[in-house]
Amino acid sequence: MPDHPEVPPTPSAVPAPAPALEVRGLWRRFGHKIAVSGIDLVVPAGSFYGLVGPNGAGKTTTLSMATGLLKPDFGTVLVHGRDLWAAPAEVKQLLGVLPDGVRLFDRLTGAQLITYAGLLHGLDRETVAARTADLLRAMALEADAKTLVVDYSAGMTKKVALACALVHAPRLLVLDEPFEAVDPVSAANIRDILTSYVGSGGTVIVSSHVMDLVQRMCDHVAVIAGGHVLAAGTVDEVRGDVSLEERFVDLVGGRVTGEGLAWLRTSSD
Ligand SMILES: Nc1ncnc2c1ncn2[C@@H]1O[C@H](COP(=O)(O)OP(=O)(O)OP(=O)(O)O)[C@@H](O)[C@H]1O
Repeated sequence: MPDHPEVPPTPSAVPAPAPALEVRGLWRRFGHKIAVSGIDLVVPAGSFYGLVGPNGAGKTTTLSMATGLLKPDFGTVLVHGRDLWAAPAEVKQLLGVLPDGVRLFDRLTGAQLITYAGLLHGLDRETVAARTADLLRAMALEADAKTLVVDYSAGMTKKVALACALVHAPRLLVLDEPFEAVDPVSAANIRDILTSYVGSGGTVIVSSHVMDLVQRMCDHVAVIAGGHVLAAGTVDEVRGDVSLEERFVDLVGGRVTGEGLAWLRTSSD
């Protein structure tokens, strides 16, 4: 018998992993327009997280602040427990970002663009070459590796942008409207890639103005409208929130126009 038998740690002694993303009290105005006011989000590590809301809800503003593309007027952003604005270079290595309407260097070929993104992240040439080949294969872009990006379709452009976001093996992938203008075959390809990325331990956040799309893919969702979070939780919790539509109508002062409530309703029932 040893003098001091090893005591297994109690569950409370094991710290819970930090969320992949935690934003608190984010505010941002453009001139007189308050785009988002007091956004709180907690995205669990390993989740497939959807951010859904109608046009103008504040999704892009929120994700731009969460990824360092836009400075908040107020609020904090933690990525895997690290403060984005205190250590931006360190946090950017953890993050892969596909911004809405991203503009790529489209006079490069697909292979050159992914290589360039990898080198910008400080990877060595050997690693970049191996990852570029893997990503071109996963994105079904091998045959067009030497085609200029300017000649790519919308779906191919999204996929090569996604490859650039993945080349440095980030822990958190943030995608603003990744399925906008993408054909069904490319959309299925992107969905498969994201699902396998989450399966291998990564965290994905996708924004969309289509609830149906988000709830088919994601395990967690936040509903955002008028610059506020209206609901957040697992997909089942948010779908079971019977007063959500009513709160949305209250928020917009009863004026439900344009896309109305179509973005929130689902066709999968
Ligand atoms: N650069 C800007 N200048 C002025 N107003 C802006 C700017 N960016 C966003 N806004 C305003 O802030 C609000 C939120 O916009 P945001 O783009 O974040 O919404 P969204 O949910 O991403 O919308 P969409 O689905 O249409 O892209 C909108 O009223 C928008 O007009």
